[in-house]
Amino acid sequence: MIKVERLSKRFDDLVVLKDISTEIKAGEVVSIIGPSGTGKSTFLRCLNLLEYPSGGEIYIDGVDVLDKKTDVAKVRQKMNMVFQSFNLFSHLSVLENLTIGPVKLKGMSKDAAQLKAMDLLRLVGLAEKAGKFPDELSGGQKQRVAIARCMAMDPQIILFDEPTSALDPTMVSEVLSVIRRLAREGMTMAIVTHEMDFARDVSNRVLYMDEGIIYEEGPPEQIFGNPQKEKTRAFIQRIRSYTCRISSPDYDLYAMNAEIEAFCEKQILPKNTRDSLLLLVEELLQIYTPYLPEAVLDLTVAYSEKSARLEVVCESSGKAANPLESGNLSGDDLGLAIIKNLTESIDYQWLNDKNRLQFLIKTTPL
Ligand SMILES: Nc1ncnc2c1ncn2[C@@H]1O[C@H](COP(=O)(O)OP(=O)(O)OP(=O)(O)O)[C@@H](O)[C@H]1O
Repeated sequence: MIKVERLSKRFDDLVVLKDISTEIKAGEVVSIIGPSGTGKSTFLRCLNLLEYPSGGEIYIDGVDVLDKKTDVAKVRQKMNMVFQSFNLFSHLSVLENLTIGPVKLKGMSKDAAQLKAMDLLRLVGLAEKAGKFPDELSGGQKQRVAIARCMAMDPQIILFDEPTSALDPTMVSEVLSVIRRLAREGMTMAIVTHEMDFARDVSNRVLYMDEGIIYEEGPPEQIFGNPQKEKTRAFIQRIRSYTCRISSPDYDLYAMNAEIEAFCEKQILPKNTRDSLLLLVEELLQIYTPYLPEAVLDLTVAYSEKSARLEVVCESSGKAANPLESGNLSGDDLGLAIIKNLTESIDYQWLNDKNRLQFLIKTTPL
């Protein structure tokens, strides 16, 4: 239904979409997720030419939308968009908001348009609000009217641009329920959303966008349950991390500790967990310091908000050997015992020419 090839978009010097290729088939519900500012809305807006792409191709039902000879207005009628900010006409009643498009743009009679509008208002549970004006409705009701208005144009696909972002949290579910219903009825939809549980339930396919590309795409079970790429995993697990590079034995331990403490504070980690983390880092640094004139250590503290897992990852250059099993440790069995006591698991890997040790910290009270 929609095929996109090598789509790119820049705003002056800012390259927002780099190289997007994907397809949305009839009947599919595709969610587009990813960090803020990675071009999700821009991608959606390029699909219906609210933004004109800088490069690449878009085909709708085989028609090259960017071809100069294509009747863009006709192609656009195949899709309709629901915006974050509803975009209802405030001077028109709810019913008129639904009838104006079909009457003015599709030549439908007023009576037929009204009958259809009432059916659609029933579908979204708002038939009794037909005579009201948008300002008399709640945010959730306005968005449901916007969805009904969108349906009034008989689109073959609906593009949703963060349909619940502007809503009070109590009103999110009424809007998501309407979208779920459309999905069950087989409507083709592309949805930019920050509602992860919703994206997992409603989609056939999820596109994870990061830095202007589709970084990973797949069925929701893969993207949410078993993401194949590190950045996707970090986003899904809401992993926050702090990394510091230590390349000399004269590193500033106090500054580093202060930064780790600030990180813990930001993640609102309990005091025992924070104390365990600081003690673990201290013990690890004792182990790594003898290597430091030659090796470089990248120490990362990563916290998953979703699973409440706190990890320390040490990646060091040098020859392949587990730093916990090397000669420098002999005589420091106590240090190793403390490390084992603070952690639930320790994994060693030789990865990308680095010695990688991963420590999962016990988060239960000690
Ligand atoms: N019309 C525009 N002119 C200039 N820059 C723009 C324009 N529209 C978007 N941008 C920039 O493009 C980048 C991507 O914006 P976009 O809204 O597509 O991201 P997003 O992934 O949808 O983010 P969010 O999840 O926060 O809505 C941002 O840096 C934004 O400031």
